[in-house]
Amino acid sequence: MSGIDIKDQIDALVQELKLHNYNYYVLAMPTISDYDFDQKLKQLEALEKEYPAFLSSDSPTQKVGGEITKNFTTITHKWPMMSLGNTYNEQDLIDFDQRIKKAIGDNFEYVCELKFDGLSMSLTYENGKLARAVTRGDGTKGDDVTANVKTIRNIPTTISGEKIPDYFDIRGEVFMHHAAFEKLNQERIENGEAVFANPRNFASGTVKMQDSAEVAKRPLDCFLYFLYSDNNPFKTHWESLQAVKSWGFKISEESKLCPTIQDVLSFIKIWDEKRFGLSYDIDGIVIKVNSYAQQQELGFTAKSPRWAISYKYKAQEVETVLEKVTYQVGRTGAVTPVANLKPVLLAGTTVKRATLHNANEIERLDLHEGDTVLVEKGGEIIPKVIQVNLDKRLPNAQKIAYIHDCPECDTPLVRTEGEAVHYCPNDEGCPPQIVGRMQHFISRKAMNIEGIGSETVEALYQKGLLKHISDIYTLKNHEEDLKNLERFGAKSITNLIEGIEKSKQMPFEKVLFGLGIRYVGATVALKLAKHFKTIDHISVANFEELIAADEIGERIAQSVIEYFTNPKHQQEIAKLKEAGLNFEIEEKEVVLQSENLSGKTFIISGVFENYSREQLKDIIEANGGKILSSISAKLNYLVAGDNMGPAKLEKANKLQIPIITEQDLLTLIQ
Ligand SMILES: NC(=O)c1ccc[n+]([C@@H]2O[C@H](COP(=O)([O-])OP(=O)(O)OC[C@H]3O[C@@H](n4cnc5c(N)ncnc54)[C@H](O)[C@@H]3O)[C@@H](O)[C@H]2O)c1
Ligand SMILES: [Zn+2]
Repeated sequence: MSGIDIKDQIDALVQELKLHNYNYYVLAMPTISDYDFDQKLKQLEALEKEYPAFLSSDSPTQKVGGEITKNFTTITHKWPMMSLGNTYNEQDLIDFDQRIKKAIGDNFEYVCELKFDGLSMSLTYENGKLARAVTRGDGTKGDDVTANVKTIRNIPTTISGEKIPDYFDIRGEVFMHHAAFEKLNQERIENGEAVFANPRNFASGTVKMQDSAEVAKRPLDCFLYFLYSDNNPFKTHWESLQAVKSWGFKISEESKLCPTIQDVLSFIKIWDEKRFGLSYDIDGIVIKVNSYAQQQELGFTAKSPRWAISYKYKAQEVETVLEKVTYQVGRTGAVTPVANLKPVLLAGTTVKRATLHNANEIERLDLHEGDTVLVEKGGEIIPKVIQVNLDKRLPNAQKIAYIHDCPECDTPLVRTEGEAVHYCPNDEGCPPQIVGRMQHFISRKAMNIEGIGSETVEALYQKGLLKHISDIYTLKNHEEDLKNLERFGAKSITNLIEGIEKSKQMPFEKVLFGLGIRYVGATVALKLAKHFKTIDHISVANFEELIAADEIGERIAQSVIEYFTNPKHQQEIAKLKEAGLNFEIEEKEVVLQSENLSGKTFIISGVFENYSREQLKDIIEANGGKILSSISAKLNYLVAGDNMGPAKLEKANKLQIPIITEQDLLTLIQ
């Protein structure tokens, strides 16, 4: 091959890998597997080694793949956040061990740790207090996500114990447990929102959100695994792990001291099986030389330490045959295709079904009838179809055509231009929608009605006793019919009727969420309720008025308008009003404490140290001030906490509006 050919080949690989890095780190939507990515990276590394003249300093082999964003303050890491060399085979580990022995002799130990599959985080503590939390970013600089990280329960904001350096960084992995992932993703499907492909993407997307109150609702966790300090009081990594645990940090209990590479290999073998029993994802094992002095001797390459390496497990994949595609209809009418597979054993369980998400996914896979497909199981309970084995495609196999009509009620499906999901529009007559809507209404996050469960709703629907949400409130007139229900005794009936009565006390925002308006999740319902105060105001609001409310976008606004223009929905609301449900937000009566802020207007934004936004609002109103809904020239003060959206800040600066802290506000009212 000529030099020009080699250079072209290297350039092409560099460009391709940069694109994959962007897809993976910035968009959180990789288009190739980690294994294939790592193989390409190794190929590039080998070429650059052989032809060093073509190695450029911004090659993906020389740099960490992530980026910083414009949404957060940029912080330079005191100690760069590096990557780890990786391998998928044992021989490379034996070679790694040989290299280390050559450099530092035989007298050393390894620490083996699980390689948590989340996103790395650097926490800085000053005088025992969490000062900053910063993402890895490009390795040199990262995003300041302190406010979001403070919502993670297992990360202490103050620590105490022995030998705590005045200033140190501690690094770890932020991740989401499977159970939380499944639950939140399910809620997203039901609200018609895009789903996350895996817990890692969900965790990474969450940490980078602008609204910390939203972050707080998505349970994240964190294992810590590196301590950095100018005056590190410990001699080994292992010792530091035990110490940080005593200071209040969460470390993994699965880490192990391994004197030889043979011990390392058996640790890897054990966890190859055992990892499927964990409540979170790992993608491999990290092997670190224990002694700090020896770590220093070994040093670093441009991108990673020479004293550590990761062994990565290949994703668990298996081939099987697609038997048929079936379709599920959810409560909002969203139709989800499901691949029914020839049962096959994968990662310890028998897999029969896999999600296909939507029509785009079927198109992406170019799925044909009877195809042999590759199925992968990550941490999720429901596995995914990764690709089709084209060599095994049957001759004359028909392409899978997405259904035109609802599998439950035969109504032609609709799909809005540009949207991924098909819907069944027959919300009044499609059984899973009718039942799903009522099940949603009674659910814990909505009206939380005790004494009635999902199965009871289904049974009452079958008996013709429930069809609309409002029918729930007339059940008390049907005691005789209720008695005829199987396994439904007098006690159950009393509980049910009491539970229903009690639900009339639920606040307006829960009722609004319970109605199941598409895209109106619990948070959106609360924002709408606060902004418009009553259902009557919401139902007559036009598009401009809706999008003027905090966090209400065009898609939500459109959906709210569609909902309220339907006369059937209006009738339903009238009945629920008659039943005595809350359709107005309960305004706390403002007891004026002073007139110090009278005539002054405020907007509160961000996350605060001492008060919640709600409390600050009460303080302002109690002193005669008024809260505005958006920044305009009329605004007197912007009360800003951590992590305020950059757009707001820019607008306030442009209009030269004074930006004050919570302390400034307290001074104003004294
Ligand atoms: N599929 C794609 O398109 C694509 C694109 C880019 C990157 N990737 C994947 O990401 C990898 C590169 O990511 P990377 O640079 O973060 O490397 P890495 O994920 O292979 O290893 C480094 C990271 O491991 C994490 N880690 C977890 N547990 C740890 C522990 N106990 N101790 C130390 N670190 C621990 C840390 O976050 C650290 O930053 C690639 O190898 C590839 O598999 C895939
Ligand atoms: Zn239908």
